[in-house]
Amino acid sequence: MTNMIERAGLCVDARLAELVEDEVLGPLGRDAGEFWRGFAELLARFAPRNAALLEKRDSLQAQIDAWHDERRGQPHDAHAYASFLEQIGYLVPEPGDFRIETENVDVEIARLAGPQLVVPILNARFLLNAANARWGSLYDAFYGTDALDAAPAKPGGYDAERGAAVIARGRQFLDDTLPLVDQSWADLADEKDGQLADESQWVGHTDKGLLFRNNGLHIEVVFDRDHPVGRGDKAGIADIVIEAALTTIADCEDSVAAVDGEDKWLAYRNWLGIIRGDLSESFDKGGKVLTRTLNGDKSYTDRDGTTRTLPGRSLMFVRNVGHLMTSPAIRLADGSEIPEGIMDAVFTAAIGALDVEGHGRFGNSREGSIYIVKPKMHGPEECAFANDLFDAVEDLLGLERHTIKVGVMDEERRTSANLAACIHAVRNRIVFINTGFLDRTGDEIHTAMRAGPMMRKGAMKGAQWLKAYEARNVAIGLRHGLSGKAQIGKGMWAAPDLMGQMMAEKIGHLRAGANTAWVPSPTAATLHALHYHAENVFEIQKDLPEPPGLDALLTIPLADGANWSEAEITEELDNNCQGLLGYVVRWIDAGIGCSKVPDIDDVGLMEDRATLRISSQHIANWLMHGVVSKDQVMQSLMRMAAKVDAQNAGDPGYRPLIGNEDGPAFSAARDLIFKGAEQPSGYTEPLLHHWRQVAKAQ
Ligand SMILES: CC(=O)SCCNC(=O)CCNC(=O)[C@H](O)C(C)(C)COP(=O)(O)OP(=O)(O)OC[C@H]1O[C@@H](n2cnc3c(N)ncnc32)[C@H](O)[C@@H]1OP(=O)(O)O
Ligand SMILES: O=CC(=O)O
Ligand SMILES: [Mg+2]
Repeated sequence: MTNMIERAGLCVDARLAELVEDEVLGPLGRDAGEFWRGFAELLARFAPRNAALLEKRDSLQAQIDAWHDERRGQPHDAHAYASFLEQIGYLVPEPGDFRIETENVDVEIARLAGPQLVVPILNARFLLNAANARWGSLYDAFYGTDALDAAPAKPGGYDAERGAAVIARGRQFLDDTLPLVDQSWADLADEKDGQLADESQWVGHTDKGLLFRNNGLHIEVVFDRDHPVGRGDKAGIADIVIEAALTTIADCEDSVAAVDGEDKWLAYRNWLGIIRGDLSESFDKGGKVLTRTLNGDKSYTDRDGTTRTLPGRSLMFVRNVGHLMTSPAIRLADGSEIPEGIMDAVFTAAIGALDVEGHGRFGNSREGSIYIVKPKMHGPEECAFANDLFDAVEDLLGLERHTIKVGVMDEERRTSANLAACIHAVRNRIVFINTGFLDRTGDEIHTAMRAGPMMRKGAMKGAQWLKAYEARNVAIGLRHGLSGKAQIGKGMWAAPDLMGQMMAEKIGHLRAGANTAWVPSPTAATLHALHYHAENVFEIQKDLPEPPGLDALLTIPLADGANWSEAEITEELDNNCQGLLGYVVRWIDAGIGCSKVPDIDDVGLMEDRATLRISSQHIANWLMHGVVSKDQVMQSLMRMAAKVDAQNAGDPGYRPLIGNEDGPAFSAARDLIFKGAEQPSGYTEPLLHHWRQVAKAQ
């Protein structure tokens, strides 16, 4: 049972109160009574405004729905549509010429280009791994993935043949990135051999080898003849360790299942552990108990013999939830739940203040900033709300104005369509825009739900709106001065096992002008880092083509004229149902918010709430327009439930879907589809939270 206590008229989960009072406010020297009184006042100011913004979303959606209903069967009139969106206030006037004014931004965000890792905050083991993913072994990344073009490793220990292929690929990277005068890295006899073509790339010595820099990113070539790999290597090179995840986002949002005070406590406790620098986790790996903690900095000796350090950990952001959900962790006097986004802002910033005021063992921001990612905002008014909220949180915590920085996810259609105004609303604290194309696709489908059946999910990648969205995001970001001050980021690589394909495709993000892009794992961060050695993003940004106009962005991805066969329809439906069930069952029954779920071709895909939003909205859309019937959907759900059960058969804690069709997991899956069209913006949170709470209560 949750123990709730009273604080300034609020009813607060006791563990949350204890955490913030004893471990945050105490060390910060802030008065707890004052904090709670200020928090209650802040809620009185911001909760009603939050509710009004959600009502506006609903009202705009209802008008768009009616517009499509009135025109059913008629060809889409893009011109009339755009005028209509303007008239209802969905499109707002451009803010004119301005440049962002953010100050005190760490170099990893402002001036460097490199991978951004995302990690579910509830998983301390992963979270530590992510924070430590600033440096990654290139040899491990090649050996363990299909990014290496060589035969797979033979089972039974180290495969020397694959190892040789890894070493050759590593040498190729060094030759491409740190070329030598008239020599290949493959020819070196030892660490004293060879001369860099560009001497300025040489940075210094570490205890293990030599340190270099290219495009601002460091590379450590480890020389060690006592190491099993170094022993057999001509030059004694044991590994190539590269700077990988420059920044990491600890995610309180779409990759976690946090539905009550207990879950939120864990999220904040883990964030506290990262900021304070004392997070640790023990776990069993391969029969051995390992304890993972945060890595220290990397020291080296420079040319002049001076000892210096480089950050050993990724610069950390925390992603708060959006404006939609409320949380039972804190209730107002009338018993109503408080907006979860407001709670996240206050708690994560309060914890962040420990870093600003020097209470962390290692330190996160060297510029005294707290980095918060704000997802799922719809348009400039909602960005202005976040800006004002952060002002109020700074006042509550006694922090200087604009200490809290914001990363704006461009992942809702109203934000993409009014992006300049959104940036303007947070121009003093913005540190990134990022194309969250997964949520954005879900919102694209939901917004035009009633316009007609949507194209197949796979075809969305080539849709006109998506190309316009990606190109416009970069162009608008550059126009308003983000380069050199803030990140222009691109979205997630959602196929964690397809690293070869990632290496071929994700370089496209840099060529499109992005100085960071999301990866799902530390290994993916290490590999994606190679792209930033191959391309200089800041040069690319100087010469990008004009982006498409607003009309292209507003093109609805209807499946106009598509005449799918029954087999194609079944394939689409089954694929959506399988991803949906495979994800939902773990969310509801096990509280796991991000999973790798095999798709119809058995490729493991990263599924989170955003991908669930797409699949549930897609099925709901096809149902609404009669492409599939309710019976067909139910049959597909049953077929795919059996498949998902088989995929999870090895998990002793797993509760099968078949035989538990009335259980919370299957019920959630059914609701997400059959009640999908009526969910606010097509979001999955309300139903997931409800059914997870039911499952937790059982
Ligand atoms: C649309 C959006 O919002 S995208 C943003 C949300 N998505 C995410 O945050 C993705 C996070 N990624 C993940 O959760 C996982 O990588 C998954 C679920 C996608 C895939 O997991 P799996 O491949 O099954 O990983 P698995 O459980 O085998 O772990 C393998 C190792 O990689 C590590 N790892 C995997 N992902 C991450 C990560 N994101 N951060 C840190 N470490 C990670 C694990 O710690 C583990 O190492 P360990 O055993 O030494 O601890
Ligand atoms: O948050 C990211 C997305 O793609 O959605
Ligand atoms: Mg998202």
